[in-house]
Amino acid sequence: MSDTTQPTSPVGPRPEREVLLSVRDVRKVYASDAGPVEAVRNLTFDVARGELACIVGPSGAGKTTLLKIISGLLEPTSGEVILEGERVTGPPRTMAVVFQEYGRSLFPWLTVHGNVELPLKNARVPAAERERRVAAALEAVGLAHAHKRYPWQLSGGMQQRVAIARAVAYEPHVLLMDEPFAAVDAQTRADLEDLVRDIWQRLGVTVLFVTHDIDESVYLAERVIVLSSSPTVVQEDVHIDLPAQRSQLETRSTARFAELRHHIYEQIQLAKAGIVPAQIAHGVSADNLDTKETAMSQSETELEQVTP
Ligand SMILES: Nc1ncnc2c1ncn2[C@@H]1O[C@H](COP(=O)(O)OP(=O)(O)OP(=O)(O)O)[C@@H](O)[C@H]1O
Repeated sequence: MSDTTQPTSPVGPRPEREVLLSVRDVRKVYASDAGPVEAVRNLTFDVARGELACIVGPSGAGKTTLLKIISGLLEPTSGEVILEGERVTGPPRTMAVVFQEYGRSLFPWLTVHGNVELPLKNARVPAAERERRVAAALEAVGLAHAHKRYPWQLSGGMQQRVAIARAVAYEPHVLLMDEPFAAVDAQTRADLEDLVRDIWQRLGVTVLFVTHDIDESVYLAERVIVLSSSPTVVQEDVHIDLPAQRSQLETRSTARFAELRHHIYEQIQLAKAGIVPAQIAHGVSADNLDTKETAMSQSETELEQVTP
């Protein structure tokens, strides 16, 4: 196995930082016509205040299920989510979510300004304060000039900027992002990644970002939480020790970036092969060992194909 990462803490942020969000023994079993489906087996991790953490995992790993539980839209079968000391039982006031489908998350009959302002009106923020926050958020995402336009007059990337501005203007303590850039082109995606890091660094908001894209997770995060295949546990918790100042061209061409993406790629291959951490740590049966070795060699092969 690659030995390229620093040892990582078992599950959790570095000890000196205050915990903002705790996911504790979360399990989710869906009822279905074919019988119960255990989507999430046991997820436990903490996110520190001000941290930018990415969640990656194989398709169907339960990322969306996890985000719905964290955002209070879905009740876990057992376990709990604690945000700033309070158990989450519904959508928390101090949380904002940005989804992939920006087209459906904006109201077409409201202008850009109106869309960003709406949650503030709902929260009864006074008019002058609303104006200040909307202007600052639109400025932050580079859309001050477009405040009178309607969503359908904007490109996909611009619409997603509006969704980000709306979340930022709300001044959440935690910002959840569910594959927010999956539907935009590569150049726009790179710009939006830099925008998220910029906003995160300037505002100090805690960001939990779900992505399918390993490179995106390494570029964005301070930490990447790798989920196993469903029924899901935390496969690995990887500290991303890249410099805080990142640039698309330079950071992505460093040796450390390549090592980290390689390591996470391997972990996802192991997850797909059903090799979970306890088996890795405590020895595996001969059968599983075969699977593990197969997974590793497959991972190496596929890496050769994906590495530029
Ligand atoms: N309402 C449901 N009823 C039954 N099973 C479900 C339901 N929702 C999700 N599942 C199952 O739970 C597992 C996790 O699904 P989930 O959508 O959370 O994964 P995901 O990691 O977000 O997937 P993807 O990466 O493909 O978007 C899958 O096996 C899925 O089939």
